[in-house]
Amino acid sequence: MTNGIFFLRCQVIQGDAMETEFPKFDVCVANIPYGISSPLIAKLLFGTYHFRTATLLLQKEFARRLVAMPGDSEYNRLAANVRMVADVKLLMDVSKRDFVPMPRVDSSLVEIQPRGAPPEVDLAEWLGFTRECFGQKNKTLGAIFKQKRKILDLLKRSQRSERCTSDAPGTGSGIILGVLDDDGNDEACSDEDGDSGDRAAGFSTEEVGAFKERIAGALESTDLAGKRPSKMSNDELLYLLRLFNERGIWFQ
Ligand SMILES: C[S@@+](CC[C@H](N)C(=O)[O-])C[C@H]1O[C@@H](n2cnc3c(N)ncnc32)[C@H](O)[C@@H]1O
Repeated sequence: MTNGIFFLRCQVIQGDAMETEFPKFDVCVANIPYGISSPLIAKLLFGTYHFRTATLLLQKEFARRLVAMPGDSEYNRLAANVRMVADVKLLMDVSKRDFVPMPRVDSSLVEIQPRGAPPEVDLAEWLGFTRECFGQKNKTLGAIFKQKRKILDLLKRSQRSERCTSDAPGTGSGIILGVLDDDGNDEACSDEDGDSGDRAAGFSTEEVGAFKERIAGALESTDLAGKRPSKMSNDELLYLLRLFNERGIWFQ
């Protein structure tokens, strides 16, 4: 700094933020287009970058979902996944009236600080698990994991995972970009396919029954079956994921 003038080493890169490889950085400060909030945060947090802090201006409602805690009505998959790897803080709201021309939405400034140590979980597995849990976040875990279609889908994935145990878990940004998309509504998932559904999926009724027992066993071994994902801490979810994995139930 000299006489009030300071010099920044600055490199201007013109490009799509989602397509462009960022150079090494320590601090990110950005007024981003709100349409890429979710994939950009995924790129920053689940890609290959190592940075100290990111301060982002986000749409107010998105920011509220990002900082939500278990039990809050806005708590969701985005918040759970981001909290697995970072601390998130709401710094301030910024009214749309503070901009010229005035946009349609209010904004909030949020600070995201990645944790130093990587989480003690395979991220691809965690992300697959939270997708299942938060797709129906207000149902009990017991109800979510009793659904026939879900059981068949998990059986398929678990068999594939067992076949591919030598593969490195995929946590590169390529597979990660869609992972923070918010949970949907509590979609209905019917239980109606009978034995013919098992056979159509390539499994015998006995195979499906045994796998269903394994899932139920994991849930019954804790008091978590009656809990709803929207009210669960990451520690509780992680505990359940480990129980599932120990029983050969895989989510990626
Ligand atoms: C919210 S405005 C912020 C503009 C500027 N940073 C400012 O503070 O006045 C977001 C800007 O990002 C640009 N943009 C939109 N999509 C983008 C993308 N995928 N990659 C990079 N920039 C993008 C828009 O054209 C717009 O100029």
